[in-house]
Amino acid sequence: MSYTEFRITVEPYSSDTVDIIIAQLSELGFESFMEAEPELLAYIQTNRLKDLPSNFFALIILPNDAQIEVKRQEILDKNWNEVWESNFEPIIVDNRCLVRASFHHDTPNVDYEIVIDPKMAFGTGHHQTTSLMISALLNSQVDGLSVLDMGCGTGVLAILAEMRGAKSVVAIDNDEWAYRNTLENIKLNGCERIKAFLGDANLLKEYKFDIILANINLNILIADLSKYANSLKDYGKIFMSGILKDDVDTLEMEASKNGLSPIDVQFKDGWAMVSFKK
Ligand SMILES: C[S@@+](CC[C@H](N)C(=O)[O-])C[C@H]1O[C@@H](n2cnc3c(N)ncnc32)[C@H](O)[C@@H]1O
Repeated sequence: MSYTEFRITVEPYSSDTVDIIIAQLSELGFESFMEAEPELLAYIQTNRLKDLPSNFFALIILPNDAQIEVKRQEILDKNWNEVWESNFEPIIVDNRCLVRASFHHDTPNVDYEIVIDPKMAFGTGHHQTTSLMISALLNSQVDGLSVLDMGCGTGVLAILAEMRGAKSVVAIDNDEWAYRNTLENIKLNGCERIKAFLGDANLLKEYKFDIILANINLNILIADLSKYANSLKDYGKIFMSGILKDDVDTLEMEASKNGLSPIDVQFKDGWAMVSFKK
């Protein structure tokens, strides 16, 4: 599988503008992003590019004063490791959860230490939405509960759920690379209660969970909400992110049609995480 990297120079560079670009590229199917001011690096599987309009960068809506310049290059499997190794710094969420790669040493002692070798999969804790979801898990009762991590990426949330005492964890991603990466990271962290699957919400059928985590994007969340709600036990909780602050009302409206009421909303740099109960 080969990926294409787009190096997007953002002028003037600001995290708000970068978030606006990331949100639009995510909707188009871009899967991984790295911020390297003044550039944003965006990655997509090369074979998915044919499904996009040829001038898709020209269609991106930017704040009035912002401009972008884009360069592209193909990243072959063999040099992908170098790309992420030079860009991935350890991160600590809420002073309690460290997410690091296996090549990071001398890291601080915290309650939870997750080792992620992300390669091409999303979920290192650097993205605001992952960090919001980690924070939500740290602040929730997870011990003894069944957890679904839908759109697991690197598996970081599933791994934290097991570390927080979940009785069973199911991790699902529809991207083969993410699924394989989750399997690797499950092994790296010695997790035994996570079962990973390649697929989407159609796998859920009649399975029921106490907690559902879904950090994907607004369109997918809305499309699959009824399946998530159906797979949530009575009084269960669902945490959703991958949405911008302005999308919260839309998501809450769709959730209420599926019998879910909001219990909390958290924001980070324009991104949002909303939790609901059944
Ligand atoms: C934003 S990433 C989140 C990864 C990780 N859970 C985190 O919080 O960092 C979204 C993930 O959802 C996956 N995904 C996208 N659409 C999906 C779908 N319909 N069903 C399952 N997974 C999906 C993508 O492949 C990607 O790995």
